Amino acid sequence: MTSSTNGTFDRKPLIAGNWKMNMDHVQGITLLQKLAWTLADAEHDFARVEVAVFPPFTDLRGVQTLTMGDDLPVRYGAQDLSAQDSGAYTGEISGQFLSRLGCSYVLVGHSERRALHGESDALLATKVAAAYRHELTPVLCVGEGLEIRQAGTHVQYTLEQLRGSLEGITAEQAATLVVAYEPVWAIGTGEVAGPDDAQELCAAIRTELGLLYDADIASKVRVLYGGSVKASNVAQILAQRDVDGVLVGGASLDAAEFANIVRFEHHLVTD
Ligand SMILES: O=C(CO)COP(=O)(O)O
Repeated sequence: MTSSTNGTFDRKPLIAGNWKMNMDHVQGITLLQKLAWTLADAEHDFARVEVAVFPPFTDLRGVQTLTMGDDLPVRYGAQDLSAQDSGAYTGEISGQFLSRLGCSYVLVGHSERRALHGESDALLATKVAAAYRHELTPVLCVGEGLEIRQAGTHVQYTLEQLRGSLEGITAEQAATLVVAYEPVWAIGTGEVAGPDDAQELCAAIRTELGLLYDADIASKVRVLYGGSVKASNVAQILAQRDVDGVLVGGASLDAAEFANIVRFEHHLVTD
C-alpha cells in the first residue's frame, strides 16, 4: 500500500473530495455535516487518514464557520486561485483570501481548468508559487487524455506537465507539495485506471521529483490518484506503494459513499 500490508503508511494518506461546481452553500454545509457525523460515528482516526474537501468558493465561508464552530477535523481547500495577490483582476480569487478563510489546500491545474480555461503549465507554475506565498498547500493536478494514453506517451506527457508546472518552485516548497495524477479519460467516465496504471504514474512522478529535487523530498511528497474512484475500487488503488491518497469527484457528493472511501482500510478484505 501507500503503506504496506502491515498497516503502516510511508506517508499519511489523504482522501480528498473535489465537489467541482456542485453544492450551493446550504447544500455544502449539509453534506459536510453528514460526512462529519458519519465519520464520527465510525470513530474515524483523522490523524491516521486525513480528509479534505474542495467546495466551490461561495461555500468556503460556511465551511469555515462549521469546522471551527464544531471543531471538525476535516481540512478544506479551494478548487483554484489567482496567480496574482490583489488588484484589477475581475472575477479572480487571491490566495490571501483563501488563507484567511482557513483553507489548508488549493487545487492547481485540474484538468477541467487546463482544458476549459486554457491553463498552461507556465501559468500553473505561477499559481503554485502564489499558493506557497499564502501558506496554502497546492494540490497540483497532472494527467493525460485518451489520445496520449493510446499513443503510449502518457508517462512522458504527464512528467512534462509536472516539470512545467513546478518551474521556479524551490526544494523547500516542494517538500510539502501534493500531486494528483488524474488521467482525463478516467474522470467522470466510470473508467478507472487500473491499480497498476495508477502505481506506474505515481511512481514515475515520485522518481521525477527525485530528479528535480532530491530523494528525500520525493519520499515526502504525497501523490494521489483521481478518476472514477468509488468505495468499491479505492482499496485496490490505495494498496499500491506509491499511491498516497485519492482525489474523488462524483463520489464525494454522497456523504455515505465518501465516508466509505475514507474508511478504505475497513474494506480491504471484502473488496
Ligand atoms: O476530477 C476528479 C477529481 O478531481 C475525478 O472525478 P470523478 O471521481 O467524478 O471521476
